[in-house]
Amino acid sequence: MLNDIQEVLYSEEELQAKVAELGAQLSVEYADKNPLVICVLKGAFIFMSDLVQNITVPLELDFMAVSSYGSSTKSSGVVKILKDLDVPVEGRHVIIVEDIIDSGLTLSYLIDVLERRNALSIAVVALFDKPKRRTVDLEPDYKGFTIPDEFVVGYGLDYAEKYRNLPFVGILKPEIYSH
Ligand SMILES: O=P(O)(O)OC[C@H]1O[C@H](OP(=O)(O)OP(=O)(O)O)[C@H](O)[C@@H]1O
Ligand code: HPA
Ligand SMILES: [Mg+2]
Repeated sequence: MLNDIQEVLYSEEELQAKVAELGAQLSVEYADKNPLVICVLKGAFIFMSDLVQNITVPLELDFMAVSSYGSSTKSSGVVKILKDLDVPVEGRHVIIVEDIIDSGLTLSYLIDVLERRNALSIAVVALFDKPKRRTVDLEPDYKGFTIPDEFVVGYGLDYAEKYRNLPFVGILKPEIYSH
């Protein structure tokens, strides 16, 4: 598995430091708002887990599973809801937790769904932002790192369901997906 990594972009320590920073920021801005923190499965599961442990104010959480990549490094353009939320978002302050914003299609779809369900406010926290690949106009409200136009894996992020369990984030060798 390690042989498939071209370069480590962020170490475990760097990721933890950034997640702590984001958690501290959200703790200030969401004090007394009892936000509903939504994890976008599967990619965001590790980030979500670390992030909520760094938020010191009351919150509730829920999970939604969506997929558009399959076993490709390019978005299919079709976002499928594989698992919906368990609770209504109407009247709630919602925080969407994403591992990465690439084309932006997943998030623009999700934001649209949650707006139509009458969320009171919607904010996006994304650990990684790959602005070069954006096809829709979208910026996260809270962001970890801006990354180059490379396919990255680890810390929840996969290629064809592999590499999610790496504790760091690295660039996948192009030869892994280019044949
Ligand atoms: O901005 P976009 O181009 O839409 O890409 C970002 C989305 O793609 C990945 O999910 P994926 O569809 O691979 O599902 P997964 O989280 O289960 O890996 C990632 O976790 C984001 O949710
Ligand atoms: O760079 C990426 N890595 C893993 N999953 C992704 N989904 C969109 N972009 C990426
Ligand atoms: Mg994926």
